[in-house]
Amino acid sequence: MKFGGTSVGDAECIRRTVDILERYHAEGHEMAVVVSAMSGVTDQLHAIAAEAESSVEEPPIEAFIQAIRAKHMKTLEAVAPGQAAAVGSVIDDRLENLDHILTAVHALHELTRRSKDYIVSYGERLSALIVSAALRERGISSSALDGCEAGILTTNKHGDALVLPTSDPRINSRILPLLMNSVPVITGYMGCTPEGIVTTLGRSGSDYSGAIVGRAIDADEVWIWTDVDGVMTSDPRIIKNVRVLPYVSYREAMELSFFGAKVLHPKSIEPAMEKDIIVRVKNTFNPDHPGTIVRRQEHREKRVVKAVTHIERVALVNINGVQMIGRPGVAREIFTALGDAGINVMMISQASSQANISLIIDEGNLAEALEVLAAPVKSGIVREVTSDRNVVAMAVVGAGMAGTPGISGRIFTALGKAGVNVMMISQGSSEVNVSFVVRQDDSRRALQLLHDEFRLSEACDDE
Ligand SMILES: Nc1ncnc2c1ncn2[C@@H]1O[C@H](COP(=O)(O)OP(=O)(O)O)[C@@H](O)[C@H]1O
Ligand SMILES: N[C@@H](CC(=O)OP(=O)(O)O)C(=O)O
Repeated sequence: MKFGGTSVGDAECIRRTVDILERYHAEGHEMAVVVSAMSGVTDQLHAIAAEAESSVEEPPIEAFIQAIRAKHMKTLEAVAPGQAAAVGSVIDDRLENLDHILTAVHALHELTRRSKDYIVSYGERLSALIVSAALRERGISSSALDGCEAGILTTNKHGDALVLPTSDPRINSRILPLLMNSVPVITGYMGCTPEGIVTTLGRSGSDYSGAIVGRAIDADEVWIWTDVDGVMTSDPRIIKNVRVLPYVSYREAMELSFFGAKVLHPKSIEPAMEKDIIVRVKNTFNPDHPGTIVRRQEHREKRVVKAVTHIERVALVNINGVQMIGRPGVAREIFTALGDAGINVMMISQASSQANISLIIDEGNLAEALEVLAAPVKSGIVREVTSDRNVVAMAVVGAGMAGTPGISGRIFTALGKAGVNVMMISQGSSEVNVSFVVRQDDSRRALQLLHDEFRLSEACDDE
């Protein structure tokens, strides 16, 4: 069971989380728990690390440590008063360490990717201690383990590390024996390299940790506890009449999460899929709601389209030039340049004339992308590279779309009628999604429009 930041956000939330664990423990289930940092803490750690590096003045490290200490101690005292002294002193030791590291970052004015990972992993290292103490307070034996202690080994790609397959037997041998008579609480989001250097798995990476632990211990199911009732037909923060999807397939879940459904991390599906483990998305604040079941089987609704999602903070890159026509190796040159720079390409589309290739990348990578793409311009293969930041990528997702004619027609007719200009279109041959790019100003309207067009707020008879 993985509990997200909102599920451990304060004492009241942790009580609910522990209520849930107590209930399933009493029913005789064996559970390993993965927790995120208390909500907001990871962002604060990122911010103070950046400030420690760049600030010319004395950065507010002491004030930060005091604030983070107060938040965690107050929560600890509320959920595990009997252990406030013992666990509080572990928290103090960890914070003293964090203080030293932040001070060193400031002294050197240097924040390496390695030190940043070490710093931002503290959110989970503190929250896991508290959740574990709260379980013990209820009489359930529990210990807190960090990702490294749990056996999670990763690549050394700091900030976005991948878990190594060699982790599985390690996690299995460390966690499985604990399940018989306790409920271990493992920090999400972090692991370490085989050399023992702390890494993080990318923002929102605790879902990935949860799935990895589930795969390693051969769990029957992986439950992702969050603050909404399940995977919804669209982003509930934007679309008012969203509906919870009772079933989505692994493939659909991957597309949805990749295209912005924040409720699941894209990397969290594959580990479960490899062992056919069911993933359930459930609401900590409404635990009796059945939530969403994610499984291999495609559940084809009559209506075909299941969800519409969007991803912000992306940039459109257009690579133009007639010199590209009929010339082998142009795509290789472009993608090698981007790949070597570590730039992830989210969407690709090429005009049949071959005179244009359009890409969608993370907005944060745009400056570097333009820099590396200057080489093919210089060598004359490409005439010009233009870019646009004011765009949003969107996707219409549903396994039933495969082989069903007319879906694209409906999407683009609806958008066209409403005067929404489509700047780029892409569809993979799996036909599980149609993705496209619109102007930022049009994106919310477009999302609602498509949600209405496919009547996603209405339950399907075959659900
Ligand atoms: N299609 C979707 N279905 C459900 N939630 C979504 C979807 N798209 C975006 N979200 C957002 O994802 C949030 C849950 O993700 P996150 O904030 O990372 O939670 P946690 O802290 O539990 O990991 C929800 O509160 C919801 O606003
Ligand atoms: N705390 C980490 C990892 C995480 O998964 O958080 P959440 O479960 O709250 O999305 C982050 O903020 O990125």
